Amino acid sequence: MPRASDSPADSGHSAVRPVGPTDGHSSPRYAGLTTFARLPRIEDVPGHDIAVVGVPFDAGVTFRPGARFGPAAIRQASRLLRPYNPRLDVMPFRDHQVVDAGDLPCNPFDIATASKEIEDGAYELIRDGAPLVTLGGDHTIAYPLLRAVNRVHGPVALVHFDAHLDTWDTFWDAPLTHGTPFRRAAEEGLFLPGSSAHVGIRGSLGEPQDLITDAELGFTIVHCADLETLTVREIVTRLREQIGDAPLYVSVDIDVLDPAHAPATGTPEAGGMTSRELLGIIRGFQGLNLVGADVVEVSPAYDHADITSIAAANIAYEFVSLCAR
Ligand SMILES: N=C(N)NCCCC(=O)O
Ligand SMILES: [Zn+2]
Ligand SMILES: [Zn+2]
Repeated sequence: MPRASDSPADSGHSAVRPVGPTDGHSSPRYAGLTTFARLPRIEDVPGHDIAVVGVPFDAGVTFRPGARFGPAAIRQASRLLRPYNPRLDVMPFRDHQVVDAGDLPCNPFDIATASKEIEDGAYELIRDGAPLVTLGGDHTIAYPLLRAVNRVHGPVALVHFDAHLDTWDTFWDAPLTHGTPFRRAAEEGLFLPGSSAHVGIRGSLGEPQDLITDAELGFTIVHCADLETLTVREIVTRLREQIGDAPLYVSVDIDVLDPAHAPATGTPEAGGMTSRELLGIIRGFQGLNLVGADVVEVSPAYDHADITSIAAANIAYEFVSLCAR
């Protein structure tokens, strides 16, 4: 897939400009086919600089199912996103060809097969260096996504927003589930120990050893309770020092938010972050080398007034904005 920035538009000629979202003033925002932010589909433009893709997979969950419907719900909730991001002062859709790459095919019955399909499908979208924003799907998918990113960029600094560690070994003897993607990733050296962090951890654990094992894998933790004493700005400073100039991958499990801000998720935990705190920390990554990001675990059947899908759509928008130069 050629990058759109290889086109004359990038070199100052006006022959080929990015195709942006359908204009909400000529076609009402609620009308027409549903793509992320009403962007063009990948097949409608000659190349892309940034891709948004869905992964409708939820065979890895331990509790409530339904995240397979996350991509469709997030796209629907993204219709109100506008071209200008004032907090970051960027117009990502004007300056880059951003596309909706549709949903990756993934086997709903065989996790190992699905993982390979997700890895290969993601790799095709990023092989020329374009950043990828993925709409999940359950958290299992972070493992094949990290494998794809490693094929292009090598090991990444990983910032993982979640109520849960997701570094457990197995569930019911299954090695690849939504509670184990970062254990499998650690075993393969997919992220840089010491440069990687969990943010928003809270809730009950199986045993004290869970935290010890997790630290041995190379993660530091910003616990959700740390937000009682640390400001968003201080957390950003701490994370940026760890990340440095390494390629960065950000994975957001929507259950990092309090159930009041994100009720529609499979394993909700009380006492979570606000969407304002989460968006604030993510915006604090502006200028870093973001190569990929996901927002996962939206299970729309448990939603009310699209609260969760709207949060996820706005998180994905911030990711696209961070990729804008
Ligand atoms: N990745 C998410 N959302 N949850 C993992 C929870 C694993 C458990 O059931 O204990
Ligand atoms: Zn979680
Ligand atoms: Zn998770």
